[in-house]
Amino acid sequence: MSDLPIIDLKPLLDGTPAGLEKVAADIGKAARNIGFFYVQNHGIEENLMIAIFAASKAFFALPDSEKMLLTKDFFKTNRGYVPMKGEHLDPGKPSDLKEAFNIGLDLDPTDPRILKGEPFRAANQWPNLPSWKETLLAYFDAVWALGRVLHQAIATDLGTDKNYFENKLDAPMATLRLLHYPPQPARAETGQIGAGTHTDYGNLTILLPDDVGGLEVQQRDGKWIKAPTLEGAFVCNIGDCLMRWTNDTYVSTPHRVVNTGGRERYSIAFFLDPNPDAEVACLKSCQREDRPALYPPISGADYLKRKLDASYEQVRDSSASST
Ligand SMILES: O=C(O)CCC(=O)C(=O)O
Ligand SMILES: [Fe+2]
Repeated sequence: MSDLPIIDLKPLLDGTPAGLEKVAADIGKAARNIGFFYVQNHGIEENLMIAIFAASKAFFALPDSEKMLLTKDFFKTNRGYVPMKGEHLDPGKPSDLKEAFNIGLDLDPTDPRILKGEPFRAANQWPNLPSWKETLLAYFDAVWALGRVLHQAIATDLGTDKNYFENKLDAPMATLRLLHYPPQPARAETGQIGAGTHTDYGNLTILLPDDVGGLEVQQRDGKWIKAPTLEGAFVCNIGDCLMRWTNDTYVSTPHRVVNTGGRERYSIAFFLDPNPDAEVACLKSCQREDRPALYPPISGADYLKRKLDASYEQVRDSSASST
């Protein structure tokens, strides 16, 4: 059992005003307190969840030489392969014991947004695996749609129009990220874990962990609690960008992955960041005379860029000096 709230999305997906209000209140409460919640009855088919794990395992089983072909321009595009220890979520600690593969919104290489050099617009990179691309894109579309519906509940809870976020999430800098964590060796570098303590950068993360467990969440009092896998459910959490948008009404909560179970661990994360040109500015309903906006407006792209630069800086610097 988990200490995190479990939210049934059926009333929201039924599309009734009462259902929207109910789920808005549930999500709002979780988002203000712990910043994490499970969602059940989310409407995403079990077959797709099985297929995405199969695709992930097939990819990470490829030889390193093949995976390394997909690292091109990673820092510029946030797409492709990140090798083992290629990322540092907690800059004070050793790099993460994991490898990852990212895709973003799927654009044709001739898309005008790429040709114009818009930030975070790029073509995805694909490994040579049968029906792999189709599975990833089907899963991307399903969790993106879920994220948009969840934002209707979020907007409702925040006292704004239920479609407030819709035109800020219709061409987003969303990232679908496959993650693979080897079992932590008994004698790992001191302090080295699967994913170092961090908060997520975007609006909302929709995570599908496998049954190995290992996700841990830090409560406001500093105590770490486990977020065990709940079969068929996603773990959702609020990211820094939505925290900023809500004037810190919602909380983006630190979390980490510790894979001490002695097994390979796989998880599928979907980070829903806003459109690059969306203005991330304090919602009117989240400011009052005695609580004015804490942060100036910023574009979605500038905000994400700042966050990613800080996360990769150390790794980039150390790989530049060691090779
Ligand atoms: O793999 C997980 O369970 C969580 C990963 C995570 O927190 C992240 O990549 O931001
Ligand atoms: Fe995270």
